[in-house]
Amino acid sequence: MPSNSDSTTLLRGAGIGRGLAVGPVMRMPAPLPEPETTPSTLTPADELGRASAALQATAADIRARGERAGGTAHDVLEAQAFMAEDPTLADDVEARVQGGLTAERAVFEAFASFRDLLVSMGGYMAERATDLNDVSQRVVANLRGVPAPGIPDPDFAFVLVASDLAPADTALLDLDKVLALVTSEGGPTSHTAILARDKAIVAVVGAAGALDLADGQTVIVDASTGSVTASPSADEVERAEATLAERKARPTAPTGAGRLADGTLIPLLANLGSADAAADAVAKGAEGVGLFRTEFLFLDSTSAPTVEAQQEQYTKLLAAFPGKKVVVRALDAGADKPLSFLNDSDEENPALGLRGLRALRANEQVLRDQLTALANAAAVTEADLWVMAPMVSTVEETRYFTALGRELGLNTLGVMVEVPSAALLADRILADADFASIGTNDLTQYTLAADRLLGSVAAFQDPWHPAVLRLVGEVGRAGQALGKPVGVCGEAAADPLLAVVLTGLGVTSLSMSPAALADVRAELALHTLERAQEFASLALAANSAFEARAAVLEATTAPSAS
Ligand SMILES: C=C(OP(=O)(O)O)C(=O)O
Ligand SMILES: [Mg+2]
Repeated sequence: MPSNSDSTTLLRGAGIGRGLAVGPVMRMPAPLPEPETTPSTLTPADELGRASAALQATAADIRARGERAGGTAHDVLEAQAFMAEDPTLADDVEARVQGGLTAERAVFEAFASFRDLLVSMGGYMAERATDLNDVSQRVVANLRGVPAPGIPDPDFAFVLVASDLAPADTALLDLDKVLALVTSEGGPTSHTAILARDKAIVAVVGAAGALDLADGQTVIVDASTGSVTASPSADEVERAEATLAERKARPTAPTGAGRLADGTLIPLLANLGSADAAADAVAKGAEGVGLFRTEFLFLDSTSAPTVEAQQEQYTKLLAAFPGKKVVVRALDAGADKPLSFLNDSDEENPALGLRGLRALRANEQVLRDQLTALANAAAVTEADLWVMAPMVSTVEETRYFTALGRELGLNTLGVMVEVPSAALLADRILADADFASIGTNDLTQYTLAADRLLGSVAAFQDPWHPAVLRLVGEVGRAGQALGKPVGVCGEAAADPLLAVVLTGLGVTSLSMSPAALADVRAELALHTLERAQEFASLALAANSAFEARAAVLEATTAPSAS
């Protein structure tokens, strides 16, 4: 357990990206205490006035932060501002104030009951509960006239340590001051992780024991290994600082086609959730799109989107990539991304339920409309459109999807490999599908039986695990035997060293958050395909994700065995 003493300790979590940082810890201040239940001494009308003013001021403050931050953060904060303005919540606050509570207590209780409701809904909605807690604290701080709990602001650069960060805080981190971020909660697909990746912040999330770190204690945060070394030795600090200096001195990451050192082309593509993000992806060197998550367009829709509405969005996307490959995924509804028009039944285990292609098949008109909209958009644009189905687990599902796509005028049809059964039968699936794209986020979740949204099992959510890599190898081998492309579009592709291993397993393209493209491109250029295959063998021979990563890291500094 870390302490203020000089003994070195090591914490492990999920690293986001590949960054490295050394610096003193500063912890997020403790949350505000719960407001008293003592009855108000003011009139209900006065308390209500205070509550309304505080809710409005908080919404305005969050919105202003979002505008300053821009990008993904802007959307996240806009959603938080709406929470503070929610009329149902305001009604609940009013009812509680009328019952004699103070504005502080009424706000606290109303938000808590809203949060419990979201948690009971599970999945994506439950993930928003943290955001609600943050808004509640900000409103109560406003009522008390104290600063909103937030990022410490010392006059030196520091490593920020927190249980988790609210999006409002992550979005506005001062990147000159915050050297790195370490959280004890949250997995690699939490909001904090998504925003950290977007802003290229050095981060390790879900590091148990992080809250025992002390203010001022020196730590080395290494996202590439998911490790936080507390009270490191002078030698360790020196080594980390030398690595940092060497990275800084490196010429800026090369652009152009992604390729290995021997010239083998590995197209580097972008994961996108909206056409608005296309320009940024192109600027960061995306050679096309490897995963367009269409469900992100319709998370708030209560009815299925029309062909026309979809066509407009898809046309906008395809028009941004003339002559380039754009892989669009059919709606992946369910579990962490529920869509009310596709997932209407309560399921005990939604990740194992009617999600992805299964949900589409149960609502075939929705799938037909989507494929029609895509074919129409392709007809009026110059992009090379590929369309794939999510959560395919059988050969029969593959045949169903490709046949329907061809019937509706699409040319290139593939499947996501996210379920072990699909990886194990990749030779038969690829006999029918034109391509496969491996979703390592879900493939890891299903292989290790660990909910990808649950902080307590985040350590299992590691795509370096040899069991996951063996499945990737199955798909790579099948693709090579049949001459069919095999991509990876899960977070694994954004880990530069793992990206090299994936190519050694037969993966032919990589798709990732645009922020990760430069690092992956630079790492690929350092290794030949033969070396990548050696790394893959080492990783496959390991007993754990940790050993696999360590074996490959060590091999990168050793001469080739061949
Ligand atoms: C890319 C994937 O899909 P998503 O993260 O959207 O489930 C995956 O599962 O790896
Ligand atoms: Mg998935």
